[in-house]
Amino acid sequence: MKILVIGVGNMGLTYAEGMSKSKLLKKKNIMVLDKSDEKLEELDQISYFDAYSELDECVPEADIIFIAVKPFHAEQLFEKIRPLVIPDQIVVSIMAGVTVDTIKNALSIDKIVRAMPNLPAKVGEGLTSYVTSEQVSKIELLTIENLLNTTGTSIRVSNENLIDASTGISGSGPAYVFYFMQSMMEAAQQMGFTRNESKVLVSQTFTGAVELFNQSDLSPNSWMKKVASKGGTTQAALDSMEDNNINELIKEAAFAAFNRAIELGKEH
Ligand SMILES: NC(=O)C1=CN([C@@H]2O[C@H](COP(=O)(O)OP(=O)(O)OC[C@H]3O[C@@H](n4cnc5c(N)ncnc54)[C@H](O)[C@@H]3O)[C@@H](O)[C@H]2O)C=CC1
Ligand SMILES: O=C(O)[C@@H]1CCC=N1
Repeated sequence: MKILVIGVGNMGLTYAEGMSKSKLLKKKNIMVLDKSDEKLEELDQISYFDAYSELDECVPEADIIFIAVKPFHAEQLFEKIRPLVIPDQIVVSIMAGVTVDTIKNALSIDKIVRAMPNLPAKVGEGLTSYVTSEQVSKIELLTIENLLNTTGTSIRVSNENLIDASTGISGSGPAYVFYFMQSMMEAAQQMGFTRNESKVLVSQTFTGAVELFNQSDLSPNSWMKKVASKGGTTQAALDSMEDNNINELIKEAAFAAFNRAIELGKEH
């Protein structure tokens, strides 16, 4: 089995690296292609990929083609690969918003997987949600799932609306966590800690809280109550968040990402 990854930026490279560790693939069975010369030079240093700059040299060789370019580059790329793809190939797109039907129509092939990963895939802690067209067989589905799981875990969802929804939660979500971390680090520094001390304080607080959450069945609300003593410091912070409607604002932000994913689908 041969895999081709087109667009070897943040996510494309992460997938190529993750899949290179998969037992499903023999060495040198991952081809990567990017249009940036700088990127190709970097890729040439990585011995376990074959790097390409010309689509006609690698697209026909692939069994599975991962597309990891930005959504606004999709149309241009589709035009170029349409004459090169064959009906048996499976296309896995991780582009935000770009729908299965758009890909089917643009490439005239039927076996499409639309996936939404997230950046922690870089450290094997990613979450990928995915949906497939009905032409993808059960065995092919299993192969795809195994490949996606090389970067973390995956969930198969029943419709594309849930891919757009997971874009708003898990796809963009790491940025919300970093936003919160940034604010807490800024507060720590304003209170007198150095940047490094702030980093340790905040990072370990996140790691510890997530670990507690993962090791129990308790909801975040229940854990909040365990931290907050009546009339104490945590309650003062939580009251301030409530007064400022932070809960609603976070939900509004997640919906903004969800809606933007839907919009992107209409644009491309
Ligand atoms: N960064 C993230 O956290 C996530 C990104 N995504 C999706 O992944 C896709 C890629 O995002 P990033 O990796 O962040 O972008 P990126 O900008 O890091 O990488 C895109 C790569 O595609 C290459 N490229 C553009 N047009 C090309 C073409 N016609 N042929 C070959 N290569 C081409 C660029 O040179 C670049 O190296 C996007 O569609 C995004 O929606 C999905 C989930 C999370
Ligand atoms: O911001 C974006 O559009 C992409 C999709 C999810 C994360 N990054």
